[in-house]
Amino acid sequence: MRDLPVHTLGYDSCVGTMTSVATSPKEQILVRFLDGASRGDGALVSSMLLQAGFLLNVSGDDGWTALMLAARSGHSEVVKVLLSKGCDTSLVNKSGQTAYDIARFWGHKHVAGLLSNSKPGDDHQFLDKVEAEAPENFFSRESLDRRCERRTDGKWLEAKRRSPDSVYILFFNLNPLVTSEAEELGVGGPDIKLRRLRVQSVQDLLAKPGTTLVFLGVEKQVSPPPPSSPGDEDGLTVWFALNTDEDPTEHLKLSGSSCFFVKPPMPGLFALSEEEAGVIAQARSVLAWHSRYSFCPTCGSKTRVDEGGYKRTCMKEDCPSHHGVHNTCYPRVDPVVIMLVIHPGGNQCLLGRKKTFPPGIFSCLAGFIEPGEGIEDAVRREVEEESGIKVGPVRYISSQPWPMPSSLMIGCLAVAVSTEIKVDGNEIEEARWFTRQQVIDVLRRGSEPAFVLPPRQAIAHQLVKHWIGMNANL
Ligand SMILES: NC(=O)C1=CN([C@@H]2O[C@H](COP(=O)(O)OP(=O)(O)OC[C@H]3O[C@@H](n4cnc5c(N)ncnc54)[C@H](OP(=O)(O)O)[C@@H]3O)[C@@H](O)[C@H]2O)C=CC1
Ligand SMILES: [Mg+2]
Ligand SMILES: [Mg+2]
Ligand SMILES: [Mg+2]
Ligand SMILES: [Zn+2]
Repeated sequence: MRDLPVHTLGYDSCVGTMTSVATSPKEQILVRFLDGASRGDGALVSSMLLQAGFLLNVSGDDGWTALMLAARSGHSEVVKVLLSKGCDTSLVNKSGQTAYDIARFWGHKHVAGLLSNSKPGDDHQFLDKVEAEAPENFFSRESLDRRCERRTDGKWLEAKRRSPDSVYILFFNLNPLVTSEAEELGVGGPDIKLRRLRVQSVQDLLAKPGTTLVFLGVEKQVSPPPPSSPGDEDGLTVWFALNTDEDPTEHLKLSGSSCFFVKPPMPGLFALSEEEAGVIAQARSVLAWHSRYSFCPTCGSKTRVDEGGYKRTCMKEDCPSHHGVHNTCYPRVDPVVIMLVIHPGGNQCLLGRKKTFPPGIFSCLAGFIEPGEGIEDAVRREVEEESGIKVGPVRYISSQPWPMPSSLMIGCLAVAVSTEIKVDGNEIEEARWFTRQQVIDVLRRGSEPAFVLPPRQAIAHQLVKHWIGMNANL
C-alpha cells in the first residue's frame, strides 16, 4: 500500500492548506489524511486511521508520510497518535530523511525526543553530519581581538596610536586602500590585500579635522611576545582604521604604486582574504556610522568621539542622551532577515530577482527587520510582501555581517504553506520555484544552468548550499 500513486498534491494558496486534485477515492482519502497530519489535526488523523488503517505508513509521491509531515511542523499530538498506532519510524523520504531527521532539522526537540525514544539505537548519522558542518560566512571571521575594555583607556590608546608597530588601514569615502602587488599577495593568495600603513605615513592625515580614527583591536596571539618599543610594554600590535572624505593621496608617504581604493560591495571587497574581510566588516560599519551621525540625533548639537571611536557623546550638557539607554550614541547594526523558502513538497526552493540585479541572477529574498518584530515574523512578512507566498516554520541557520553599511544578515530556512507566486513588482520583479536538480546544476556549473546564483561570499549562496547539503540522495 505504500506505493499508492498520488498524482498531484495541490496547495490552495489563499488558505495555505493542501487541497485535493487527486482523482480516485483512495487518492482523495490519502490527500485528506496527509493534509490533516500536516496541519496538526489529531482528531481527523485518529478517526481516519480507525476507518482506513492502511494510511498509517503510506506516503505521497514525494515520499513524505503523515509522520514526516507532522514532524516537520512540530505537531506532537499527531506524532503521538501515529506512534501509538505503531507507525514505521524508519521510513525515509526521497531525500533519505527519517521523520526524526526532519524534526531535528526544524528544531522541534519535543517531537525529535518522541521519535528517538520510540526506537532506541536508531542511526541518525546523516543529519548529524550536516549539522556538524557549521558554515563560515564571508565577513564573519574575527581575526582581531577587539579588547573592548581598552576603549576607555586613553593613555594606552594614545601610546598605541604613536607606536611604530601599530597598523593603520585607510579608507577614502569608506573605500579601503588595497594593494595588488604580486610580492605582497604571495602564491595562491587573494587578489588584493589591505595596505597596512605605519604611523609615519598617516601622521599628516591624523592631524586633519575631517579624519575619523577607530581602534579595531589587537592581533591575536598564542603567547605574549617580548616587549617591542619603549612605552609599549605589552608588545601587542594594535590595528586602527582611518576614514577621510578628501582624497588623501597627497598626504600619504607611500612606496610602490599598485595601491588603490576599492569600491564595495562587488566584486571589490570579495577579492580580500577571509581574515581581512572580517576586519573590513568591523571597520567599514563603524566608519560609515561616523560619516552619517556627525551630530547628536537627539538634540542636534556637536558630538565628541569617545571610546576609541565606539561612542559619540553629545557636547550639550543637559541633552537627554546623557541619561538612560541611548543607542543613538553607539554604532548601528541593522538586522536583516534573509531566507531560503522551501516548497511544501520539499524539493523546490523560492528565489527572486531584484530589478537592479544583473541579468540571470536569482537570490534569496531578504528584508530589514522592523521595530518590535521577531526574526520569524520578519521572515513571514517579507516573503509575503515580496512574493505573495505564505510561510510556516522558520529555522535560523547562520548570520553574516554585511558592511554596506551596517547590516547583520540573519540567514534562515523557511517552509512555504502556499505555492502561488505574486511578486510585489516593486522590489522584486520576478520570483520562481527552482527544483533541487536545477540548483545542483547551477552549483556544479552545468552547461545549461537555469539561473545564476550570487557568489560564495554572499550568505544567499551559503543558504542554498546548506539546503542542498540536507539531501543525502542528490
Ligand atoms: N549578503 C547577501 O547575500 C545579501 C545581502 N542583502 C542586503 O540586505 C539588505 C536588505 O535587503 P533588502 O531586500 O533591500 O531589504 P527590504 O526588502 O527591507 O527593502 C529595502 C527597503 O526597505 C526600506 N528600509 C526599511 N528599513 C530600513 C533600514 N533599517 N535601512 C535601510 N532601508 C530600510 C528602504 O526603503 P527606502 O529606500 O524607501 O527608504 C529600503 O529600500 C540590503 O542592504 C542588501 O544589500 C540582500 C540580499 C542578499
Ligand atoms: Mg527585500
Ligand atoms: Mg522587502
Ligand atoms: Mg522591508
Ligand atoms: Zn544631544
